[in-house]
Amino acid sequence: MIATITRGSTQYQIDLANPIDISIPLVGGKDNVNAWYLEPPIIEPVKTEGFIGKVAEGGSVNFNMVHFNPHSHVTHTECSGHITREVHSVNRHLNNYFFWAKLVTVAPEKIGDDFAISAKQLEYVLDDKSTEALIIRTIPNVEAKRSKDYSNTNPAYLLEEAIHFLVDHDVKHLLVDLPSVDKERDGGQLASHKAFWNIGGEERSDATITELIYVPNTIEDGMYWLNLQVAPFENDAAPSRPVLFKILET
Ligand SMILES: N[C@@H](CC(=O)c1ccccc1NC=O)C(=O)O
Repeated sequence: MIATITRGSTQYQIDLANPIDISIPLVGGKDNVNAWYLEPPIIEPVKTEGFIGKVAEGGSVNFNMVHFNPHSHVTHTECSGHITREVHSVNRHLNNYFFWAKLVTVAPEKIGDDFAISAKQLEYVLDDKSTEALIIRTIPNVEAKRSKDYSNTNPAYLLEEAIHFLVDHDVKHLLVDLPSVDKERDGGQLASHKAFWNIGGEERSDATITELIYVPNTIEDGMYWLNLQVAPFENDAAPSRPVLFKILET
């Protein structure tokens, strides 16, 4: 199922039948990805007087409650509402769903006790071309990222200067396989989040950050067509499923 996308005078082709899902799904229990010191998510059948929402236990339907936090337990996309006094819903602010995206692989640098991505590293991988969406896969890239509990592990993050570099290059949608673009314990500064949304200046309210993605090693760095949508939650963040389509050689 080949689709043609026209950009300026150039035509690109993608195969809609070959989507590359780079989300981490939510599965109830302790093997789920986790961050921010929360208990694992729970998926459990509704039980009321004379009813159980589980067919295997005699119920007429499977009818589960799902207890989770989008920032901790699943690939999620967030808008500036994550850090502003005003309520902003990602479901309203993300209202385009297709973007040109560049996938890059970066090994965060050791900076003191931390690992972080610098502006220089992004300069190196982004070259001169701007891209609406940037997907950062960090090294080491292990399958265990899909079930890791990041709480108290001081995960890698992006330096504020790296975010300034992205904003200068008009990157509107940033996707990372980390739990945050900021340091786990930064005293509430959130410097990279603030820089990305230009808090205090002209807010970049259509910009989004997607965290906790997982890009398998079999997917090559390069340009992709990205479909990014959130589950329709009116909240600062919502579960999302970024899907890539390879640009076919023509
Ligand atoms: N680093 C912040 C905490 C933080 O960033 C955070 C806390 C809970 C849920 C999400 C968070 N950041 C997500 O990007 C702090 O130390 O206060």
